[in-house]
Amino acid sequence: MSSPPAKKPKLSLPPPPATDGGESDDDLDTDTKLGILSSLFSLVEHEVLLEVLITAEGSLETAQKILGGGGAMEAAPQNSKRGIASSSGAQASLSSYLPAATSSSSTINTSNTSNTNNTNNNNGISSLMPRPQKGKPLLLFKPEHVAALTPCTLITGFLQGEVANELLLELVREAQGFVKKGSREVRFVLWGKEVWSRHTSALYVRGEGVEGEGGGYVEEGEDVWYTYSGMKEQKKRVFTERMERVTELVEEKVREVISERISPPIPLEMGRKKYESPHPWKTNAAIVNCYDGGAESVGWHADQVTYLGPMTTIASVSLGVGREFGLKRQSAAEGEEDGVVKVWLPHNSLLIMEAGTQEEWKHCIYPAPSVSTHPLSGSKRINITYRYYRPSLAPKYLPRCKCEPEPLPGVLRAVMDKRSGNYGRYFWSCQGAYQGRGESGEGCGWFEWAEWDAEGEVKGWRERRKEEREKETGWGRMGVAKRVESDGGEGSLQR
Ligand SMILES: O=C(O)CCC(=O)C(=O)O
Ligand SMILES: [Fe+2]
Repeated sequence: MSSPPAKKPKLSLPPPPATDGGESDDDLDTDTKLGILSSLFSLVEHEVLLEVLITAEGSLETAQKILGGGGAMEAAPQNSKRGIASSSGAQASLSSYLPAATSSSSTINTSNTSNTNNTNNNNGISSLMPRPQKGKPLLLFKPEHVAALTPCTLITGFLQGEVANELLLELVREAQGFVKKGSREVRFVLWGKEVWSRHTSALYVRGEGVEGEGGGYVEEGEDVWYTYSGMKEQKKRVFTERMERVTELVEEKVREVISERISPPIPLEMGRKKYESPHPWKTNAAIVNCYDGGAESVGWHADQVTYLGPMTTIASVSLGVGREFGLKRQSAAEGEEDGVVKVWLPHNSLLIMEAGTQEEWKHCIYPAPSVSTHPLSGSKRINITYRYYRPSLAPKYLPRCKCEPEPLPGVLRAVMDKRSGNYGRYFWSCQGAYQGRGESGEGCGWFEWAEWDAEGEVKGWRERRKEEREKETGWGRMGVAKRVESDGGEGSLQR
């Protein structure tokens, strides 16, 4: 269901005020200032501009700085003027997928614990840090503010304008087929609580696919349906060629961000060094989300780390209508808006949720009272979250609970209570508890500390894989003399 596009404020614009300190903007009234901002940032909702103006204490100059100088917020057609784009269908070199000059990005994370209003921190942040207001989430637009206050990195103007536009158009077309069993609503149950996701989404796998697909698959006639996060069911979709080319750029950028990070986004004692993969970041699957209008949103949640592993990094590309992405610590009380941060995700931006974000924070896409219309996608926003499903964490290799008659693969979580001596330790529990199953809503109540091998993979997975293969080939059961390899090895889909 899409809400009507926001009316653009009527403009009769005075000349923009001088921003070199020559002329003050004190004598302009708020409507005029909003009109000026609106003409400069035509795709940003009126409410957002107002919020920025308030944060900037009425200063047009500061508001413009917060909004990032215009380029990042603007419609894709403006961006597409930069550089040479490939015409649709024509193969372009990877570099032609990136904007001529990389726009705003801050690839260095500072400690996210300081919420100060410093004007110049060790990151060289010279723009004003937005001030938290009591009871109101802080809205961030600038990559350096996101880097300083959250465990994420924001890169705006990520792709060359025309590439972003083409990908947006392709995925809007793809998303027409996302309707799930006649419903446009997806329900997650997390720890007994319902999270309604009023948007449509689909899981895409890269190339050959992922061992276990993060949730296993079932075949129904010609169709192969995948589940992920243990709850959703989707038909198999494979990265399109265009997605594949963009994915290579995403991987390159994520590796750069990870290597340039100075201080970890989460405390070291939580074991980032211990658990984070020593291999360069890569992705083998993505969830493509489509939000049509401001009413479509996704509630507070953290992405399940069961199949991705501890300290996973997730990269998220946003296209089309800009929306607010919420971030709050897991420990924040329900309904408590203090300490909640909103990040504005404009068209053609890349948000990297770094190691620890899924363990220590929750995220959401806020519903919006209205959205500005995007010239190409109307009221729609497309989001692609790139993940790496670890072959060692395929459901069939996971420790199992004690549920009768069929024990189920466990759910992986971390102890997040800092007062606990086990802070940062991972454990397995029954997925029935995660989904609120059983009389008590706790499943079978099974709990086990997670143990890891020297390579940082879940202990015993190779043995379990061997057993699984033996079962599949009949080697162990039937005492067949010759072992038949059942699949193409790690990372490939077992059929
Ligand atoms: O749409 C977004 O930016 C976030 C989507 C998300 O949280 C998810 O797919 O898990
Ligand atoms: Fe998520």
